[in-house]
Amino acid sequence: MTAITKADAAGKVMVALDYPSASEAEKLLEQISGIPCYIKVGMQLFYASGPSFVESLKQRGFNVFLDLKMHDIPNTVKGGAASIASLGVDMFNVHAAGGSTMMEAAMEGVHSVNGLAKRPTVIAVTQLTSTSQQMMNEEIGIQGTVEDTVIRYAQLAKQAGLDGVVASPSEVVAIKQACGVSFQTITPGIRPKGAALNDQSRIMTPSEALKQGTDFMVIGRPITAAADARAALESIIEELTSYE
Ligand SMILES: O=C(O)c1cc(=O)[nH]c(=O)n1[C@@H]1O[C@H](COP(=O)(O)O)[C@@H](O)[C@H]1O
Repeated sequence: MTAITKADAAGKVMVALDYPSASEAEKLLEQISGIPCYIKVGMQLFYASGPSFVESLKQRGFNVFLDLKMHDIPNTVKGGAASIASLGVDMFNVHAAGGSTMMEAAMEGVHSVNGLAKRPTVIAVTQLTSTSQQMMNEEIGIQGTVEDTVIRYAQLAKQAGLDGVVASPSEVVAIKQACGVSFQTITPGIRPKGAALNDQSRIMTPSEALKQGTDFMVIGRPITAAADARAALESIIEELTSYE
């Protein structure tokens, strides 16, 4: 298998800035400065620091994934998507469980915004990577395998005009088979060898995820909770550039 360059590897890593304030997030950004990775802002930071922090990331040239996982009635999601697109982010997500009309409404919201240099990539969360097979069947009450559900959601998202899905690395091959190679996969649940599982359930190492053909991998605590965040990120990039 061909190795990828350091810049390509860094561009595949989406660092999850799960922090309670912009100042905490800024400390991490300072530690990893100069490494051209993608930045993910989730609900903890967004609810605390709002659109201005996201806009400041864009002004500094970062690629930004705004992860607010919208799941509401179509009209509300359409409005939310228009507001998010207006921030100039590169990617955002909705829950596929909201259904095809809701996902189509998200796309309508994006298209309603005039003057965007480039529209954001819109992706759908399938089954959260914290969900296990047993939990999905017995607690949530969805029958069949997690992979079946993920594929069903991915096909629904594709039909609704979305660009890709969030899933675990284990489902990437099946998603690409069902929806085509250009349908993007964004995979959290990434754990370097020996890293704590935390609340994740369906996981893989960075190099294993890359071998599955994932487009982007979302990584939070293995970097943000490390004693040396920069060293942790560099070691992940090293693993990606030297995989066989
Ligand atoms: O949409 C997401 O980004 C997401 C979906 C999912 O199924 N699982 C998941 O972990 N995430 C996010 O990915 C990040 C993973 O963080 P760590 O578990 O700390 O690596 C968190 O910010 C989650 O909110």
